[in-house]
Amino acid sequence: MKKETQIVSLGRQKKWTQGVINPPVVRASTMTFDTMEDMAFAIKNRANGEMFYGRRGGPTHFAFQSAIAELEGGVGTALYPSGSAAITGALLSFLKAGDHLLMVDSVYEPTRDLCNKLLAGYGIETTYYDPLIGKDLTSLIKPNTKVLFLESPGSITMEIQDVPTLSRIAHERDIVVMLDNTWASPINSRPFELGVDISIQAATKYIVGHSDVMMGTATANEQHWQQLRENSYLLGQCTSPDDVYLASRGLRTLGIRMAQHEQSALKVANWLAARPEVDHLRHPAFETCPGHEFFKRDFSAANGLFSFVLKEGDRASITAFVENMQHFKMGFSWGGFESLILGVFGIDKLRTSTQWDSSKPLIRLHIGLENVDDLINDLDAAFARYH
Ligand SMILES: Cc1ncc(COP(=O)(O)O)c(CNNC(=O)CNC(=O)c2ccccc2[N+](=O)[O-])c1O
Repeated sequence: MKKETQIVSLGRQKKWTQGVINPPVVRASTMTFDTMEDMAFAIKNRANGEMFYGRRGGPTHFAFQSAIAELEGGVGTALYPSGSAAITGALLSFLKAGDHLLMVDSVYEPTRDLCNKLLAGYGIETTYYDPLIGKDLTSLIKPNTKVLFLESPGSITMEIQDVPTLSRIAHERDIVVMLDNTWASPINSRPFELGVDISIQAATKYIVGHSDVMMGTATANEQHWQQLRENSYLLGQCTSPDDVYLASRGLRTLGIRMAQHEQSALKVANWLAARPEVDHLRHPAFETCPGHEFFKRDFSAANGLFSFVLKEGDRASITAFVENMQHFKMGFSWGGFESLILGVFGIDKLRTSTQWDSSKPLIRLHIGLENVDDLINDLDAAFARYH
C-alpha cells in the first residue's frame, strides 16, 4: 500500500472507531471492570491496546499510535505532550548516569539545552558531532557511549545526514540510534530502512498541520519498543484524546499538504536563488545545501521549510526584511498552513563542533498554503525594505 493510501486508511480499525470514519474522542482516567478476570485480562494486556487506565491511553490513542507506527515502519509508537517531550522521553528511556550521548551539532536548540542543562546534571555526558562527520564518528565513540542522536535535516542550517552510515557504525558497537525525523514527517522517509532504532516526530508540525496542537511521537523497532514504551510510561507521559483526535485528523491530509508545501517552496527557493542579494539556498533539494546527496538518496520529497543565506546584512536590515510582511509572520514553529519567517542570529555561538559564518545573515522560511505568487511578492517587497 502506498503512503498516500496508508494515511487515509491506517488507524481506523472498527474496534476503535465503532464504524465511524474518525476514531471518536474517548476521554478517560478510570476504566471499570465487571469481574476479577476482566481486570486480570486488562492488566496482562495493558500495553497491547486494551483498556486499562487513562495513562496508558484509550481507543483514540490506540488508533493514532497504530497509524504512526505503521507509517514510519516501526513496531510501536509512544505519544508525548510535545516534540521536545518525545525527545526527552526517548533519551531518558535509554540513558542513565555515567552514559555518554553523541548529539548532532545542528540539533534543535532546546534539545541542546536539555543535554547541557538537565542531562549533564544527571551524569550523562554529551559530545556534539559535525552533522556531516561520516566515518570519523568512530573517533568520538567511547566505551560508555549508549545513544547516537541525529536530526536530519538539522534545525535552521538544514544539513542532511548520512543516516545509514552513521547507524551502521553505531550498531557495530550496540549504540541506540535515534532520529528526529520531524522534517520528513512519516510520509517522506523510511527511518527504519535507513537503520534507525527510534524515529521521533514533533507531531506539532506537519502531522497536526494546523498550528493548534502540541504533540510528539517516538516510534521504535522490535528490539527497542518495550523499553521505550515502559520507560515513557514510568515518566508519566500521556496526551489528551482531544489533541490525539486533531492529530489523527491532520494525518489524513498530510500527503496533499506536504505536496503543496513542497511545490510552493521550490518555486520560492528558485526565485530566491536568482536574487543577487542571496549567497546560497539551504534547501535540501538544492546542491548548495550540505548533504544534498543524502536528501536525493534517502527522502522521497521535501516540504515547506528551508533556509537561505544573504551575502550581507546586519540586525537592522534583517529586521527591515522580516517585519511588516503581509503574509509571512514571525513565529516559533512550522508545519501549519500559514507561512512563517525567522531571522536567526547567534548560530556561531551555539555550535561547538562546527564553524558558522555569522557575517552572512540566515533567514528561515516556512512556505504555507497561500498562493505562491502572493508569497513571492511579499518577499520582493521585503528585499526593497532590506536595502
Ligand atoms: C526538528 C524539531 N524537533 C523538535 C521540535 C520540538 O517540538 P515541540 O515544539 O512540539 O516541542 C521542534 C520544534 N520546532 N520549533 C521551531 O523550529 C521554532 N524555532 C525555534 O525554536 C528556534 C528559534 C530561534 C533559533 C533557533 C530555533 N530552533 O529551532 O533551533 C523541531 O523543529
